[in-house]
Amino acid sequence: MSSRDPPPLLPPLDESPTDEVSHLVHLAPPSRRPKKKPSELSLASNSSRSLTLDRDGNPMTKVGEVPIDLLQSLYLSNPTTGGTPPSSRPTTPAQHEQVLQHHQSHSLAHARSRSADSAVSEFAAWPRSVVHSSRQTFPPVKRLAVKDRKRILVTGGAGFVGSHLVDRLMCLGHDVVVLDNFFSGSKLSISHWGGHPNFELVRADVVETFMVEVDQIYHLACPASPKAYQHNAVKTLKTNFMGTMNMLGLAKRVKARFLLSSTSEIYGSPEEHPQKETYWGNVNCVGPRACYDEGKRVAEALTYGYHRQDNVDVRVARIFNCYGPRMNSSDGRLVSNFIVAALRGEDLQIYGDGTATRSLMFVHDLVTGLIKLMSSSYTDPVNIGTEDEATVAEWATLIRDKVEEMRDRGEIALCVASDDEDGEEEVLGEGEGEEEQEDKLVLAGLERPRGRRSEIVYVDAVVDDPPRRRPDTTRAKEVLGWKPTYSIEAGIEETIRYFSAIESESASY
Ligand SMILES: O=C(O)[C@H]1O[C@H](OP(=O)(O)OP(=O)(O)OC[C@H]2O[C@@H](n3ccc(=O)[nH]c3=O)[C@H](O)[C@@H]2O)[C@H](O)[C@@H](O)[C@@H]1O
Repeated sequence: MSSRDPPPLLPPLDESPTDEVSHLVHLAPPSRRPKKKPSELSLASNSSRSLTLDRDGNPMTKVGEVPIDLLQSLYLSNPTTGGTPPSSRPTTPAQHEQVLQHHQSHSLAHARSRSADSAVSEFAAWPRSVVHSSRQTFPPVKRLAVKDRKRILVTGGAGFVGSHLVDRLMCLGHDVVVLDNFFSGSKLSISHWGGHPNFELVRADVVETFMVEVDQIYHLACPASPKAYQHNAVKTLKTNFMGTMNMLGLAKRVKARFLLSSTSEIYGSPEEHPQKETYWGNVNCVGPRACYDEGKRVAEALTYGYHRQDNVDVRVARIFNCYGPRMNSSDGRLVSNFIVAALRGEDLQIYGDGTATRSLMFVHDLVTGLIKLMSSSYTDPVNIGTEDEATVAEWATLIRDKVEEMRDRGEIALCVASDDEDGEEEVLGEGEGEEEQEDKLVLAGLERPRGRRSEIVYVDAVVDDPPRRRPDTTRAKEVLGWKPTYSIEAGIEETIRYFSAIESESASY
């Protein structure tokens, strides 16, 4: 294992792109916001949240039809992440009341007063109505006419992508049934919908048959991180074959439209670059990744078998590397591993020489693409991804630098050291010398040197790691009118904020 900094593959800021690989990864120069004193930081405070800018540099107010503030409040306000909308964690009764009002549902079952000045009020503007449940704190959902309201099954709905899809479908006013076995998903990701009249959660495994009357099935169930899907290769294969067959059988029986979440991994180690949907792939069918790659390939084959033979109405999304809040800190993927390591001041480990490329996409863009595909009449496979291709070494540098930049701006806490006598969390931060910080860490019983600069180190390569990956997204643009909207900076910053909140929260226990 060697320890050295990666070659400077990122082009200097503001310089025009020159080569094929690093042409799209540009970070805006650090903003000149005033630094916050450590005492002003709260764990997952949204008060320091910056505007979310799209790829043209314009502030985003909605994702799909849903207010961006509302979506963000579903993960940065989650009790497990310690934050609360609209600003910081409430400490006084008045603040508690404000937070309660923010979350009170506008649905038929949950009355609340209107707040005139937020995007949420426009989204959920209908009169007070009867309260049928003691639960008072649902996020607002749109009221749809019965003819527009769909009954939708989301398999894997408690997973990383699934939970964001469920949020969007719920906010849009649909009836959602989540089926999950919680192998890699988490109840906490969707707990904010528990008890809502439009929402049902079923603990079940797609390898068993399951019956429900629905109009649409989003079939996402399957561990997605290489570490998770290789953990039990046979189960991954069963999930992809038997699970997909069961859900297609259900779609056939209840005449539901069926969407398969497939993957760029079906292209394997691609000989065509970028990858078009017409490319047949180059997969090692006996390697350690085969359980997932071949599993998804057979899932696609099944999907088109049911389509041709039984007229099942199908959609296939080939998803390219997606990241965002609610990724599991320990699931082993590039973005989560690098962010968590940088926040902890640990080394970022690159498997191999760092020249493999990936094109990363923020999860909200993916969800928009999935919903557009489901709503379209297009039945052939569609790549959903960005063309933001960079090497793993470049992503590591970018993520580490971004974590440091956000810390310098006072947007994320350096570390939670201890609770003082009146129960207030104390945050280590700028202005404190390294020694002072180390002392506090020792006092707090935290052995990790969380304030130190992370190194980027190189370790052994993993077997069959695809050397490059970039989607050709012409089809998504043409048939769905879809293109990614999140800038790299906005997506990475939001994900860092999320993991920072998670880390702070776990350090405070
Ligand atoms: O999204 C996709 O298209 C597919 O590919 C990913 O698989 P992979 O690209 O290997 O994802 P990561 O585990 O995030 O790895 C990306 C690259 O970073 C490298 N990496 C990852 C983590 C790390 O700590 N260090 C490191 O160098 C990997 O070796 C690989 O070259 C996902 O895990 C799949 O679920 C998904 O279907």
